[in-house]
This record gives sequence, C-alpha cells and structure tokens, in this order.
Amino acid sequence: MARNIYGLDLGTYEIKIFDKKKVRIWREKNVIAMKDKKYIFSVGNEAYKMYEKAPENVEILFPMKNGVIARFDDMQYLLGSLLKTDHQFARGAEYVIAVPTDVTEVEKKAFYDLVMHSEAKAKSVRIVERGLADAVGLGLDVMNETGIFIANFGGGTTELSVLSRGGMVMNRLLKTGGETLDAAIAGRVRRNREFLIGKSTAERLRKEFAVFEDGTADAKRVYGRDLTSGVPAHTEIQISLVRAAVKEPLEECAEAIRSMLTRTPPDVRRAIEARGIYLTGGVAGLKGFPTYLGERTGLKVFTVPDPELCAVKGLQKIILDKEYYKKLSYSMLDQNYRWLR
Ligand SMILES: Nc1ncnc2c1ncn2[C@@H]1O[C@H](COP(=O)(O)OP(=O)(O)OP(=O)(O)O)[C@@H](O)[C@H]1O
Repeated sequence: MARNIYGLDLGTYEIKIFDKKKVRIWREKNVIAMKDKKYIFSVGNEAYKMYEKAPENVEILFPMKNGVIARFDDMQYLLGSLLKTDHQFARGAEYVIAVPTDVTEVEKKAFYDLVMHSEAKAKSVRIVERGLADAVGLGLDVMNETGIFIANFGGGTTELSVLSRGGMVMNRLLKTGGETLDAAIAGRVRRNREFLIGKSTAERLRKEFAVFEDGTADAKRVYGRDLTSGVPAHTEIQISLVRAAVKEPLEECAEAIRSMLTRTPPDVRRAIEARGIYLTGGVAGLKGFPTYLGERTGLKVFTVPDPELCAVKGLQKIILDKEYYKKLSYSMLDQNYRWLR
C-alpha cells in the first residue's frame, strides 16, 4: 500500500494539515491545556475552548511563539495527538513542512526534528519555504513568474517574501501578528477606558469591526472588568478606539513592506509593481486591510478567500505535483544542504 504524505503548516495560532490519503485539509488550534503543571489533558480546539476561562490549576499554553517552536516536547505531543489514528502514527509516512525562511538554522532544524525524531518513524521529512507554499496555494506560476510579493499576516508573525522563478529573493519575518494587535487593543481599552478585556474579546473586536472603513460611529458591546469598581461589567467599545490601537503595529508592517520593495532588484520590483502584492494568513481577512495597505504602499493589494489556508493548499499542490515536489521541497539531509557543509 502506498505510504501516506502529510503537509504540515505549523502556525503560532493554528496548525493546518493536509492528509494525502484522505484528500483533506483540517485545522486545529496550536494549544495544549496542562493540569497541575504536570499532565496534558486536552489539546488543539478542545484546549482552546478553555483559553481565558480555565480554572487556576489549568494552564493554556501555546507551544509556538513568533513562528518558531518554543516548547518542543509539548509541540511534539500535540502534533502526535493530531496525527495518530487509533493511537498510532501511519507507518513510514512522509512529511512536508512549511517553515518560515527568516529563522535560524537551529530553529529550522527544530521543525525537522519534531517529526524525524519522534515516534512517527517518518520515512522522510521535507521542508518548503512558507512564502513559496503560499504562492503555489494562490495558484501562481511560481517557477516562471519573475516577481511575486507575498505578505503572510499570521497569528504570531508577519512574513514578507519576494519570489522569482521558483526561488526566494528576499524574506523577512516580523514579530507582529494577530496577537500583537489583540494585545494593543486590550492595552488601549485598559488605558483609555479603565476596563479590562481578554485577548479573545480583543480578537473578536478586531475581526468584527471593519477597522479600515470610513465609519466612526460603530460600537460593540463587550464583557470584561471595570477597573475603577473592580466589578465584571459590560461596556461599549468604539471602532475608533480599535482602529487607533492597531494603527501603530500595522504601520510598522506597511513600512517593512515599503522598505523591502526599495531593496528589491529592479527587474523583480517592476514585475511586482505591475502585479501587486498578495496578502495571506488569517489577519489578511481584516476588513478593509487590502485598501489600507494599498494606500500605504502605492501598489495594488489582493487578498483571497480563506487566506490562512493558502500555505497548506500550496503544500497540497506541491505534494501532488512531482515537479513542484522535486523543485520546491528539500531535505535537511540533502548533500548540498548548507546545514551540513
Ligand atoms: N476574518 C479575520 N479577520 C481578522 N483576523 C483574522 C480573521 N480570521 C483569522 N484571523 C486572525 O488570524 C490569525 C491566525 O492566522 P494564521 O492561521 O494564518 O496564523 P498562524 O499560521 O497560526 O500564525 P503564524 O503564521 O504567525 O505562525 C489569528 O490572529 C486570527 O485572529
């Protein structure tokens, strides 16, 4: 029987998996719930349901931070729980993992070790640069196009990639993601309104408001704690407050895009100017975001439906297409891989 191949997009916020045999993509929050600092009693979406609602002896942990693995053993356990069927890994399966480019070799190798040195007994582990996976997922002809600019706005990072003819020309990983925006919103509500909201409430505000559209009258009712009385209460949060909170971190991202464009080689840059910039990653779903970035960069900006699934859809195509598989994925054991030089 043919061996199975899994495509893994391990995000700070959510894990996306393509299973070749079942021809399906599924997603789980990248979270574990730890009881009494000793044992893990739930993982993934189940564990996330307890985020900011757990009793004191239960800790909700995110094994990845800013795009890289921060808690290796927890991450391995979580991935194992998601991939095992009837408590067993598929024997000798192959794994193709999307990895950010602008990380250290040690951080990159941790993605490899996560599967290679686990009970999975993998036949092989191959790496794809996440920007390339995104471009393939967008349906672009990555092997032949001269200039592609992808900005992946994820839960813990923003990754900027300039691609040309099947390779990475430039890449930068910013430590700004959805959670930075949520922390900024919660911080501003606390300072301006003396009202405490959780990160999940901040996330809901960010998703529900059309942050960059013109209206200023819109407001949403949220639940939290009034810091003057110390009592749990409801309050109205104006869109203008949320907009002001996310402005600074997003302006930094816009500045990083502009700066990368100025350093892009002229021919590649010309192609990007003609084509525009593609937004992927969950935060690309922010209402009005392409228009905002278009104004800040002077380029056309596009986002696709389900932008957070772009990279895993790219992995799916790479796994199913022999030429892509050969040219866009590599093993850290390849003879010419720089790690071993
Ligand atoms: N419609 C939406 N509007 C705004 N933000 C959204 C929307 N949908 C999802 N998000 C945000 O997208 C983020 C998750 O995106 P994604 O799944 O691409 O991140 P990730 O891959 O887990 O993280 P990273 O790439 O940084 O490691 C979360 O912060 C979530 O709140």
